[in-house]
Amino acid sequence: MATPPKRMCSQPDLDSSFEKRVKKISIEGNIAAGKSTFVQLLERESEEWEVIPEPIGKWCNIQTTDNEYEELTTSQKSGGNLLQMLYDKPSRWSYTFQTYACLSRIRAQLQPHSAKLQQAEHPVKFYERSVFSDRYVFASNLFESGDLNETEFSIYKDIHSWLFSQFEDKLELDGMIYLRADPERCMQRLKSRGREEEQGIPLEYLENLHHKHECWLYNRTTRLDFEYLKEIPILVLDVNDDFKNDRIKQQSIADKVKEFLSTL
Ligand SMILES: Nc1ncnc2c1ncn2[C@@H]1O[C@H](COP(=O)(O)OP(=O)(O)OP(=O)(O)O)[C@@H](O)[C@H]1O
Ligand SMILES: Nc1nc(=O)c2ncn([C@H]3C[C@H](O)[C@@H](CO)O3)c2[nH]1
Repeated sequence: MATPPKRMCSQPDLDSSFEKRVKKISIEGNIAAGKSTFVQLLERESEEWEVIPEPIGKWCNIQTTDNEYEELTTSQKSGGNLLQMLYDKPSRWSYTFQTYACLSRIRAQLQPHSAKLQQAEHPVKFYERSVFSDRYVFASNLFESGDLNETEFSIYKDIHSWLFSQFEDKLELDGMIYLRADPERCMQRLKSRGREEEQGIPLEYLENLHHKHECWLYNRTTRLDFEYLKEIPILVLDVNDDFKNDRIKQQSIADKVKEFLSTL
């Protein structure tokens, strides 16, 4: 007996109306500017706010299933730590890293909304970075430093644009928050956090990334390939000051975020 065709279980109208109601905000900023610290603060602020962290765990622990070869591959020697491989040998691993970062960010952004969020009256989802930081900050910088060659950068951009076009309605953001910190301050925080893979990063790399962020999110002079990004509202917050142990500063930051959300 032929099996009947599978029925669609989703409720498109309900899904799309909820999808439109969720405000989607990305948190942008240099390495160790304080994004994770900032989103922890946001998570405590409202039950209706949810955070999607950067998928760094995936980049530091790539799973391999292939035991066919006796000799260890570079990836196995690094224990499948793509972030380590990138920082050890950027000219070899930048292309792999950028395409994987792009894929894993899109995947993270396509995860279904949690039950808690679906019950919220004013749901807000904050993403630690976005597919756009990937392209306009990191990949662009690696191209300028020569670690991505022209062919690699072109293929990466082609993949990026195509993937974005396929999932556009789910990937579009309503706003961005730029956590602005001096590269020297980021270096100080990077050292004090002590993530092993990052300890060889020179100040110059953070200065270059800072410049990329400034052109894109502060001066808004970066040439963008996505129309809606040119007009997207951006809240710029100076995070040079220590707000980690200061309730008053934390409240002031949370108020600025609330005010920003109310304008979207
Ligand atoms: N405003 C702040 N004042 C003082 N220390 C801070 C502040 N924000 C973050 N830190 C500290 O700086 C370090 C880096 O912060 P955090 O991990 O939040 O950065 P990040 O932007 O998420 O980094 P990454 O780009 O690697 O994801 C941590 O040790 C954190 O405790
Ligand atoms: N090359 C490159 N491309 C990215 O898209 C990207 N996103 C994050 N990172 C690095 C910064 C921190 O070390 C660490 C955690 O943010 O990962 C990236 N590096």
